[in-house]
Amino acid sequence: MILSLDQGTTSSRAILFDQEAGMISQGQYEIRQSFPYPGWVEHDPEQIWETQLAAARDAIQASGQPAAAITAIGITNQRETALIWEKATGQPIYPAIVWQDRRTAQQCEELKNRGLAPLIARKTGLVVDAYFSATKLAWILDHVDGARERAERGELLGGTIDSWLIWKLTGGEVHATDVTNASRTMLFNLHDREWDAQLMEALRIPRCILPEVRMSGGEFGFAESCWFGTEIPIRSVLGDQQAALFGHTCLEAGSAKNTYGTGCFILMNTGTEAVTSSHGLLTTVAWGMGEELYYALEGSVFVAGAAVQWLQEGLGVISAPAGSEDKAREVEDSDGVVVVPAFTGLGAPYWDMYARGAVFGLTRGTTSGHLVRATLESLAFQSRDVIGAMEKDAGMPLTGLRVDGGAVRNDLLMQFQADILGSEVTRTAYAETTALGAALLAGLTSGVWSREQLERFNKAEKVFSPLMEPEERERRYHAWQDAVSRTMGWEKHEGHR
Ligand SMILES: Nc1ncnc2c1ncn2[C@@H]1O[C@H](COP(=O)(O)OP(=O)(O)O)[C@@H](O)[C@H]1O
Ligand SMILES: O=P(O)(O)OC[C@H](O)CO
Repeated sequence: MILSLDQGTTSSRAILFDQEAGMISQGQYEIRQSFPYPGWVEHDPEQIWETQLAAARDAIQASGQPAAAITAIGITNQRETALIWEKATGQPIYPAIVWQDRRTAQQCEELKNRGLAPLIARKTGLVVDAYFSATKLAWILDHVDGARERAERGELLGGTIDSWLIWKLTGGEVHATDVTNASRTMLFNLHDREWDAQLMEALRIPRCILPEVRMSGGEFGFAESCWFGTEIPIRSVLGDQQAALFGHTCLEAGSAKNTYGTGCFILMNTGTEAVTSSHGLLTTVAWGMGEELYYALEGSVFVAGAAVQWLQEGLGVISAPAGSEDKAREVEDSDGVVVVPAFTGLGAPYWDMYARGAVFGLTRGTTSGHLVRATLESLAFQSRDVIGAMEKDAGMPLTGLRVDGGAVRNDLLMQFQADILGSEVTRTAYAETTALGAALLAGLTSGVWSREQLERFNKAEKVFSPLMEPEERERRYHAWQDAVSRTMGWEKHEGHR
């Protein structure tokens, strides 16, 4: 058996997989979200650890098998979220600052004003943004009494959630992270494959608080026997979006996955080449295996499933997200209605924080069915925007899209996604793709299965093939792009709000 620990933004999950990568049992606990001030988001590191441990114990107990039957542990986690703890006691000195937290936006503006953005982009593949870990770590060092001095004296350790879990599991033996998590900090040099001295200095992060960077499939020590009654080796660690890419077995360059949750996270494998984006996408490490690093291009859509929630909570035209499909089927098509859900601006490839949402093409005949249908279509249009940018950056066409996340249960949306992309969309039978990815990599690293075997673990539940005529596709997509261009810069105009 392989034990996968999936520490996400809203919950800690643990899943046990058998020899055929089938799920045996699972455990799950929600974690508390704290919003102390507008734009701030924090998690309690102790609660993260306790819920993760409890979830793992629940999964083992529910399996009816002894922990000794577990060959390896794989860890996957919410990325970028950062924390600092005391080396001697293991006490966190401040809550974990979550990836969504915007408190360091000003520090990021200053980095840009100092002209550091091109250097950071070249070295790390990232845009300068409060999303990433570095400014969060610096914020803790600057705002907790004495923290900077203590860090310089070597009394503190820091890192992302994976390094916290590894440190706890190994009883303080191992302070390590993997290349995927490191690549989300804004401190990791993608080309030298190590923490970058110039960036650590510019961002004021002492080297001694940072974990050692290891390959995603590798040795991360042993979970101590006090936790599960026996020692278990930790053999894979990777960020959750990368784990989903691996879980979809997008192992070849050109393969891509899209996770349709609140937002959409799209990653395309670009092989052993770190492709630099000219369209505002991020370059990130997909995983490190053996001696090799594999890279991905990543783009996010801010508002995806959240637009469906808006239909329910804001407009009241559906009573639950699942009802959006039936509602949309009440009409034959969107009848020229285009919804641009730029509620918080637009991400890749537009990057316009002043854009705001709009509905176009309303007529006297427009019904709530048309609005719902057009809103669902906006998830697919936005995904095509990102995927189109990826194809241009990577210089290779998409070889099919694998999908997961809450909204993929919507057949109408999936069919429209295939139609508007002009390529197949594959929904896999197994919903927990993230946990599966960490398990597959742990199993691969510990010799449970081979690279060739992995492919067969990812069974397609349904493949959506494009049915739309190419001319129609381009006409519809053109209308979408036209609509987007009309939403841009809205908030900048005086008197518009
Ligand atoms: N049948 C559906 N059709 C469209 N959207 C859906 C459907 N079911 C769920 N969603 C959307 O999916 C999102 C939840 O997916 P999930 O993967 O759990 O998200 P997250 O991990 O971001 O919390 C919600 O925003 C919801 O509106
Ligand atoms: O925990 P999730 O699934 O919301 O994913 C969070 C991402 O890793 C943030 O970059």
